[in-house]
Amino acid sequence: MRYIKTIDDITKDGNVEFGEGYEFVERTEDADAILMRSTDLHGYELPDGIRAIARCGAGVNNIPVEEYAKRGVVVFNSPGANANAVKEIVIAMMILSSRGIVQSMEWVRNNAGDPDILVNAEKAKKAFVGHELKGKRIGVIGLGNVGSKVANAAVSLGMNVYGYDPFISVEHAWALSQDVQRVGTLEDLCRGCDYLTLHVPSKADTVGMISTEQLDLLAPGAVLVNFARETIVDEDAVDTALHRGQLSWFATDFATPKTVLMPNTFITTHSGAGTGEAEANCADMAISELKDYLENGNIAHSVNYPACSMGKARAASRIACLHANVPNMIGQITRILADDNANVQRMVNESAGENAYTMFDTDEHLDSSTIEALKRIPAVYRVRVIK
Ligand SMILES: NC(=O)C1=CN([C@@H]2O[C@H](COP(=O)(O)OP(=O)(O)OC[C@H]3O[C@@H](n4cnc5c(N)ncnc54)[C@H](O)[C@@H]3O)[C@@H](O)[C@H]2O)C=CC1
Ligand SMILES: O=C(O)C(=O)COP(=O)(O)O
Repeated sequence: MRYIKTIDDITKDGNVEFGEGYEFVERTEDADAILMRSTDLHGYELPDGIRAIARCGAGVNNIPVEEYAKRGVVVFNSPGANANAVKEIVIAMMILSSRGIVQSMEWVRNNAGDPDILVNAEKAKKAFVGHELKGKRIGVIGLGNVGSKVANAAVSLGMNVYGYDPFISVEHAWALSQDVQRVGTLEDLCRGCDYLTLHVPSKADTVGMISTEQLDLLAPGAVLVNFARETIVDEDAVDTALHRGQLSWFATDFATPKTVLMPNTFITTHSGAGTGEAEANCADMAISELKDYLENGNIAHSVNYPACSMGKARAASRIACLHANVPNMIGQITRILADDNANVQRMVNESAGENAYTMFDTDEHLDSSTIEALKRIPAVYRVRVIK
């Protein structure tokens, strides 16, 4: 039996299925792995028994991924699984910021008792005249799973679309409409934009990336949409730009003590991924990642360890070593296996950044003294006897 601790409501209806051989536990101390969403794990006391964490969703700034890597904990996310949901709400925010829809609905609600409301609405409506997205210039920062979809949707709405992403993946570059014009600098992207939308992760080079300098380059009265993370924008600069009219609207998914006091805002409850479809997609992907890791040692979509697969564990024994990406690891591991006279059927070694993963199948079970010797290799963080 394997034990899973869930943190956060993974789906609205509470449906989360791991299937046979798995049980949910209340206490993290009793779990092998964690399935979670947005809870902040910085400062969380993670028990040593936890081998893996799957974040149902994209952003992992709520998880100390490098610290966990050094403890031999593999962190997964579910790339792309909620991207369509975010794309749709971002487009909705752009339309809300352009058409006086909310204000017009408010007028109707406030005049509900007027017997001549139908006639008076005809007079009131000029206050809610907006403008169309078609023909406007939009800048998209970050052309990953969400940004590439937003950019393509904006193209299909007839907008002039500019994208900025110095680290774009080949996969996302392929997925991008040819009508999206790629720009080499953040400043060139911002210049003259009527809409600016943010789709980058929160990390050292993106925190505060939208500040006065960037906002001043936008077209006067531009709309800023932030469904990425609250940290990406300098909130004081946004507040000033709204007061000055440099920004006409700020649509954000993050209700911070500062954003809630700003004028001309549409603020949602971190609901970008809030659809049944996105929740189900994220949960499905995260659960299958966890199961393949716990049962076979395979890693897909980890944010702190390399991808690695040897298929189903069919040999007598499968061992995985999580270790630092330093020289001579394979040499040290194979020397210990040779001392045990172990016959290795297959072995893979992959690395990503500071961390690496070595997994092998052997014809027979290894002695416990061999496992202990593997654990004693200085740069080894964890050894898992998968089978
Ligand atoms: N509001 C919500 O509910 C949701 C918010 N998000 C947020 O949106 C972010 C993006 O999500 P995805 O598109 O799924 O992630 P992704 O990883 O597919 O795409 C992120 C893109 O940002 C680019 N990037 C990284 N650093 C950059 C920089 N300095 N300048 C420009 N581009 C840079 C990367 O190259 C990548 O293409 C997530 O990290 C998360 O913070 C994601 C999903 C739901
Ligand atoms: O996927 C992301 O990065 C999100 O921000 C979604 O967060 P959530 O899972 O809805 O709490």
